[in-house]
Parts: sequence; structure tokens; C-alpha cells
Amino acid sequence: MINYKEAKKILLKSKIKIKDEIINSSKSLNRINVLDIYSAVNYPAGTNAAFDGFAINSKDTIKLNKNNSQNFKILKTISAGDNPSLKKTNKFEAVEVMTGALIPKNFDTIIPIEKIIFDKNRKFILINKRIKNNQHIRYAGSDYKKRDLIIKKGTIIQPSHILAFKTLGIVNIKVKMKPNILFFSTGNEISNNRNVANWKVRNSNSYYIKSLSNNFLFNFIDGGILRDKDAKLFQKKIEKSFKSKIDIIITSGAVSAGKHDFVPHIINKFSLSNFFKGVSIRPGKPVLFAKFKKTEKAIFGLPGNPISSSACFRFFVYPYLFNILGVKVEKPFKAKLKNNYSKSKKIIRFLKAKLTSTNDGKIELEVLKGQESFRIKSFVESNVWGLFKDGQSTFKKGELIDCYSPIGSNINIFK
Ligand SMILES: Nc1nc2c(c(=O)[nH]1)N[C@H]1C(S)=C(S)[C@@H](COP(=O)(O)OP(=O)(O)OC[C@H]3O[C@@H](n4cnc5c(N)ncnc54)[C@H](O)[C@@H]3O)O[C@H]1N2
Ligand code: MOO
Repeated sequence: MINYKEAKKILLKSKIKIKDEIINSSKSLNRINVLDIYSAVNYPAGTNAAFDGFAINSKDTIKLNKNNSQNFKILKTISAGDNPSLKKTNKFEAVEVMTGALIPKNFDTIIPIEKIIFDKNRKFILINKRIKNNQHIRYAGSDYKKRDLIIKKGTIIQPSHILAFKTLGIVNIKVKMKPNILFFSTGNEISNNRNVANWKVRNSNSYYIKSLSNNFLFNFIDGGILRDKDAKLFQKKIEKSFKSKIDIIITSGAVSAGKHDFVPHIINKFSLSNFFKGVSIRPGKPVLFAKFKKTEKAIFGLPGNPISSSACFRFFVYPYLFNILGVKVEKPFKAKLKNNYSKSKKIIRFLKAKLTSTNDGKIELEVLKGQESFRIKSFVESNVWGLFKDGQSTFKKGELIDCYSPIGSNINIFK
């Protein structure tokens, strides 16, 4: 049996090609950009007001104080969206500006409305102190200059990026197409029915993985349930997929050592360029991966137990997807172990765990009770995967543990 590091190596060299497409930037959430993206414009586009108030020229206030005040004539009101140009300006003039309004030439500072003293007719404002320049002004290009980098290629696009694209005039972007994943559940016991007999099992794995696809990197195509007698049918479905848009096939179940575990047997009938079956991890030990020779298709056989299936999706399929889509390798984030934990030295354990933050700012990781791969309750209670490395059997309270977000890349949380 190979270890996780070796399995990852095989995954990384078994790349399949995923094509690019051009899409509207507003629809790019969770897609991966193929090229670096640069701002098309200066932002802010023009120098504008950060506060509602009055714009003046600060030089006109140099000599002003309590005993030497000055009336400034109000020329007009400029709101956000108005053209700010003025015919001619003189000394001791002011324009009323609303937040976002462009500042006309020769005006360099803003006095907030709350601090304004008006004359009786509201035609002038009275200033009786020196006002610094550049107050409450947002300068053109002070956030992004035209051609500034917004995101590097290979970024998983987040809502903050969409905000930037829309602000900075990015209309279309080139992204990786979403890989098409054809998913099969297996087993005579698996049922999609509402009411099931005691000897049947409600299908959950396909729904779990489908739900991940709703906010992630792939299209989920449900291939349905393969029954124990369906080995040949499975073989035919794989052959058929070679002529289709399917990029990756994923099965859950029928991958270990039982009589009906036909997945490895069928996969081995194909000519494969890369293959592994069985990795020294838990849960998910019987996991299988293969790349079909002379195709751009790959297959994962995930073990059927729901938590084995989820862990293998997170620790095998995700890194594979990141790699074929050109996303940089994610790093774990670290948390302090809250309880002592021990395991066999030879294997990596992916543990259902809970991250919490202490009042003094420490991030702690609690390994939850009930780690068996059929147990859902601890999975519901958990909010992170803790990776407990091989080569070590006892982990003491306070030790730093590698953590992985269960719903996406760590890169979405920590850059
Ligand atoms: N003699 C051995 N037996 C087992 C071994 C072994 O090495 N030698 N490995 C064990 C480990 S570890 C795991 S994990 C499981 C994985 O087995 P399979 O992948 O063959 O999965 P199945 O037997 O088909 O199912 C296991 C379990 O999961 C339930 N299941 C399956 N599909 C779904 C689904 N879509 N939704 C919900 N639940 C599902 C299924 O009913 C079984 O209870 O093998 C051990 N045995
Ligand atoms: O490896 Mo299995 O996934 O222990 O339950």
C-alpha cells in the first residue's frame, strides 16, 4: 500500500486537459481565471468627495483664524454623477459636494457639512480657521491605476474579486471550463426512495458531492445507482464516457475486498497510464485512482462509507481538481490541539474536528468523538478536517495540527 504523499505524486502527474472558455465576469464566482487580470481603468475614475460638505481651495484659508474670518461664496451643488466643470473660479469660493461627487479644478479640500457655518441667506459659508488640504478627498487612481494587477492567474474567484471586476471595467474573462464529473453510487442496498426497509441504505454520498458542486469547481452529473450485478454495465458506461464530455468519473462504494466490490476489477480491464488502489490513510483506505491511457479522462473510486467518501473527495479529488485547473497548491492552516490524541504511526488520519477561537485569540482544534467512517453526527458537529500526519502516534494538547476547510480550498480563507 502506498502512502498519501506517493498517492498525491501520482495524482499530480496524471493531469487531464481542461479547456478554457470566456465568460462574463459577473458570472465567474468560484471559477478559475486562466490569465492574470489587470484593471482597465483608474479607480476612482476622478478625484471625488469622501464626505458630504463643501469643497474649497485650502490656500484661501492660510491667513484665517477666529479674529479673521472670511465668507466663501457658494457657486453650486455637485452630486455624484454630475459633471463637475465650472466656468471660472475666483478666490474665496466654495461648491457644495455630495459623497462621490467629482471635485472641480482648483478645489483641494472638503469641510464636512456638520462643521459648516452658513450666513443668513445660505449664499455663503463662513470660515474662521486654516483648513488643511486633501481632507476627505479620494484621488483619481489612488486605489487602482489602469493596468494594476487585480488577480493572478489560477485564482478561485470570490465575491470580492467580482466587486473589483465590476468596478474596474472587466467585462469578460477567460476561465477554465468546469470539469464534468459523472458520479455513480453503487450497491444493492442504496436507495433514493423516501421510505426504505431496514436492510436498505438511503443514498447520501451523491447528494453530498452534488452539494459541493453548487459552489465549486465542477459540474455534477448523476449517473444513478449501479447494482451489484452491474459490473458489465459499469464497464460500458466508462467506454461510453470516452466519447462524451465527461472528464472525471467518480464512484462511491464497491471498492474494497467484498464479493460485490467490482470497481477495481472493471477498472483493471482498461489500459491505464497511472493507477493506485489502497492508501495508508483513514478513513478512505481502499480509495482508487486511475488515468485511462490515450484519453483525457480519469476515475476515482471512493470508498462507500459516507465519511470515507467525503474525506477522499476532500483529500484526493480536490487537490486533483486544483491541479488540472491551474490553482496553486493550498497550504494547511494551523491550530492548537485542544485534547490529546493517539493513532497508529503508519497512517495519516483525516479527523472530523471543531475549530474554535479563544478569548485571547488562539485557534484551537478539538478532535470530536465518533471518528468511525459511518458516523454522520460528528461530521455535522465538525467544521474542519484535521490532518494527523503519519510517522507520529501521539499528539499532545497544544501541538500544532494542519487543518483543511471542508467546503473549498484553504486559499479561500487564508491567501
Ligand atoms: N475485508 C475487508 N473489508 C473491508 C475493508 C478491507 O480492507 N477488507 N475495508 C473497509 C474500509 S476501510 C472501508 S472504507 C469500506 C469501503 O468499502 P466499499 O468502498 O467497498 O463500500 P461498500 O462496501 O459498497 O459500502 C460501505 C458502506 O457505505 C455505505 N454506502 C455506500 N454507498 C453509499 C451511498 N451512496 N450513500 C450512503 N451510504 C453508502 C454502504 O451501505 C456500506 O455500509 O470497506 C471496509 N471493508
Ligand atoms: O478507511 Mo475506511 O474508510 O476506515 O472506513
